[in-house]
Order: sequence, then structure tokens, then C-alpha cells
Amino acid sequence: MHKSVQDIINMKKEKKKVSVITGYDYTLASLCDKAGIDVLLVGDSAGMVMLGYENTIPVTMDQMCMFTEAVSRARNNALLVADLPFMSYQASIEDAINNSGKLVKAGADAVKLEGGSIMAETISAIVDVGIPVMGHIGLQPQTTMLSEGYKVQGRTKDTAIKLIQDAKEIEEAGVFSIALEMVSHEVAQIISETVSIPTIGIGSGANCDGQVLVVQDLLGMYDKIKPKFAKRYMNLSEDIVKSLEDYKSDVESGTFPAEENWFSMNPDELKKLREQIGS
Ligand SMILES: Nc1nc(=O)c2c([nH]1)NC[C@@H]1CN(c3ccc(C(=O)N[C@@H](CCC(=O)O)C(=O)O)cc3)CN21
Ligand SMILES: CC(C)C(=O)C(=O)O
Ligand SMILES: [Mg+2]
Repeated sequence: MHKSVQDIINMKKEKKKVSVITGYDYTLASLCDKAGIDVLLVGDSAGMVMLGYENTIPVTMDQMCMFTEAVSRARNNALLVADLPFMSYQASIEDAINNSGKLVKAGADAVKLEGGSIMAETISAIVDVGIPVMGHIGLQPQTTMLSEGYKVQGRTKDTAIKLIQDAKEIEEAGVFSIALEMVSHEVAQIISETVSIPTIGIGSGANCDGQVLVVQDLLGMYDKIKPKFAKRYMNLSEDIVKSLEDYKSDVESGTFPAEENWFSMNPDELKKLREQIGS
């Protein structure tokens, strides 16, 4: 049986750090699950990493459902959380509930949405119908059209107080965990000490209750943005390009395919064929 929302909540009490990976496809999600990652997040960053958009704004519910279905076929162990994409929950509580239901039917155990106190009512409405919600405060990529890009949040006293207040209000509204994206590490620590549910940091320092990274960032295969928090455990792009160059050169030289890569007829059948067609 895979991990439950309650298992993740309990990890904070047991002082165990929660490992979260954002992934979108069957193949990589299978490997994440095999590695024992606690939570697989089907993030709306899929729009950038899988579909090549500039930001997460264009991502649709249909796309999120497709990625969620793919990851759900891969997981045996992890909890599966899916992002509600831009405009799938902001316009009305009815939208939020309907679209959360779609992600659950696609295989998610919980949904994640961006926003602090202004989302409190929406969060409790989704939780009330029986769908667990992960919060997401700090940098909110779905609202960066209003600001100047992907910047650190909570560096001043007043923005810090707002973030702490947001965390408390969404905890009160019923989230089981809160993603803290690009929050100054001091504020992330205060929030983590204040709320009783696990905080999951990305670019928010070491005192969060867990960490999240995008799998393609971790493997070093997404080169378009290189945020300082995205530690590269491999430089897979280099290896992939090298392998593809080797393949191209093997095709051109005739080194590939070799005998081990092809299939033969039954020799008797080949003989009969030759006789019949006279070759
Ligand atoms: N592949 C990928 N990884 C992510 O972590 C990610 C996405 N996509 N898409 C959605 C958001 C956008 N994120 C981003 C994107 C860029 C920066 C960035 O450029 N950061 C710089 C500037 C920090 C500053 O000084 O304000 C950095 O050096 O970290 C940060 C977060 C995080 N999320
Ligand atoms: C980075 C995480 C928190 C996310 O929201 C995403 O991958 O979309
Ligand atoms: Mg997201």
C-alpha cells in the first residue's frame, strides 16, 4: 500500500524529513518511486519542463490529468499530489472542487494550490468534500505576471509577517502540508516551527520539514533555468547529447545496427524463399 496523507503528517512528529520530487512521466516517476521518495508531485512546472512553455500560466486541466495518470501508473510507494493549474481554482469554489475531483479521478491522492489567506475558503471547501490539499506559499509562479519574475520572498519584516500569517491561515483551513517556494531561510524556519504540519521547501533552506526538487533539474537534464536551489546530482544533458552524437555517427558509418540488433529468418524457409523467387 502506498503512503497516505496521514503518514506524511506523522513524519513531522517522528522528526523524519520528507523527500518530495516533482515528476510528470511514467519512466522517471517509476525510478523515483523505486528510490523510496515519499511524495511524487505532478507539478504544473510540467508546462515548462515537458511542454516548453515560458511559464506555468498556459497549463490546462487536461494536460495535468494526463501527467497525473502517467505518474499514477508508475507509483507503488509514494503519496501522489497533483498541482491545480492556473485558473482551475481561482474563479470559483465550484471550479476548485470540480477540478480537484478530476485530478483525484486521474489518480492523485491530494491536490496542491498556490495562495495564502485568500485561498483559505477554497482550501476548506475542497477538504470538506474529502480531498486533501497541500498549500503553496512564497514564490507563486501562477501569479508572477503581477511581479517581476521569480524572486525570493520574505526578506523584509512586513513580507515575513504576511507569510507567517498565510501559513497559519491555510493550516487552519485544513492543508496537510505547505510548500514554501523561495522563502528566506529564516522565515521558512519560523513557519516550520509555527505550524504542526510538514513544510516542504524549495529554495527555502534546511529547516523545512522536507524538500522538493524537479526530477529533471536534479538529474541535470533541464537547462533552460538553473535556480541556485536546484542541486544537480548528475549532468545528464551532456551524457544524453554525447550518446545521440555517437548514435548519429554509428548510423552514418554503418556501425549500427550490428548482428546483435537484427533478426533472421528460419534458414530452411530462407532456402525455399530463394528457390521460389529465384534470388
Ligand atoms: N524546472 C523547473 N524547476 C523549478 O524549480 C521550477 C520550474 N521549473 N517551474 C516553476 C517554478 C519556477 N521556479 C523558479 C524559476 C527560476 C528561478 C530563478 O531564476 N532563480 C534565481 C534568482 C533568485 C533571486 O535572486 O531572486 C536563482 O539564482 O535561484 C527560481 C525559481 C521554480 N519552479
Ligand atoms: C516546485 C513545486 C513546488 C511546484 O509547484 C511545481 O513543480 O510545479
Ligand atoms: Mg507548481
